[in-house]
Amino acid sequence: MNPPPVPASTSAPLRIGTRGSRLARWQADWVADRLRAAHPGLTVELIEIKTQGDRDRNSPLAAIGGTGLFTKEIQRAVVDGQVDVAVHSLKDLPTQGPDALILAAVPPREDVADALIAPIHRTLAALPAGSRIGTSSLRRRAQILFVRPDLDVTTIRGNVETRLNQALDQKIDAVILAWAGLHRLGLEGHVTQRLEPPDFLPAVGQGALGIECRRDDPTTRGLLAVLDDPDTHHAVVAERRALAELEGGCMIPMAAWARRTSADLLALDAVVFEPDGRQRIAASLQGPIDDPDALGRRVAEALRQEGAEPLLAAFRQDRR
Ligand SMILES: NCc1[nH]cc(CCC(=O)O)c1CC(=O)O
Repeated sequence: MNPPPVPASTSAPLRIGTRGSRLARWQADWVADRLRAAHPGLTVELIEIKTQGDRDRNSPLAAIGGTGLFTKEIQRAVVDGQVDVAVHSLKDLPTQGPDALILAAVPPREDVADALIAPIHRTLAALPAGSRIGTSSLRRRAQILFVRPDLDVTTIRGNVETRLNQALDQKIDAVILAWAGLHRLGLEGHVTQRLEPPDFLPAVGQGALGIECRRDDPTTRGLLAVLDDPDTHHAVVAERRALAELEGGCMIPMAAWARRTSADLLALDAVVFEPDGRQRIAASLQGPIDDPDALGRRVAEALRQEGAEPLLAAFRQDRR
């Protein structure tokens, strides 16, 4: 006798909106697999959505209008009801989003480190003066120039594989990428030096995923709740609050790293940089784990007291 057919799920499929890059699809697949495992019988579909950042592959990120390039269209699809869920790299998700959406889950964070791929010279210290090192991140640029003002930091764009290949094909001496993305794609074997905190600080949200749905969609919120890791969620709320307090709607070179340091304490280190790396302003504080928003505000305030505002204002003028 044949086994009885698997009963068709009575509920509608859960639709996840994702970018089409290999990293984005990997992340959305990871979320889909975990949702299927946690909710047997649930049908989960991936729906690919093109973003401005995918269409315009040549302009430097800061020049084509800053934040939200990789996320806006996907958020719109959730608001409009074309999909139920958005999966983003949290690093790419602007601190201010549509009111209709909620950050429903933040899964456990990957390693927050950055990674240098310098096939010939291997390390930042070993790169000869004038070596070309590719990144489109203002934060990475500033941190490299802070320790190696003699390097030639050049803008490169494209997905993780494209940028990695620039170094592997020796079109450029080195590139810097997030360890997390390389690891997810199984490409971490190419890394020649890890650049990690406290010496090299990650971007706000680096290594974490942000999973959004509509605020008024309790069914989806309930399904997504199993994916949330409270420690990671608290950490990224603190980092994102500090950024939100200082950015004023444009991209600023800022790094931040929050993590739980004891049963009830969260620590947050944050730094803002001058784009050429000549100056940096840092603040480190701890606060109660259950009020990450307050910790983020205090760290932003501490950065202001240390003189972050004129540095950022000068930077903002530079961009115009
Ligand atoms: N916009 C690029 C982006 N967004 C998220 C990641 C990597 C994964 C992560 O940091 O969570 C990357 C690539 C990179 O910075 O190398």
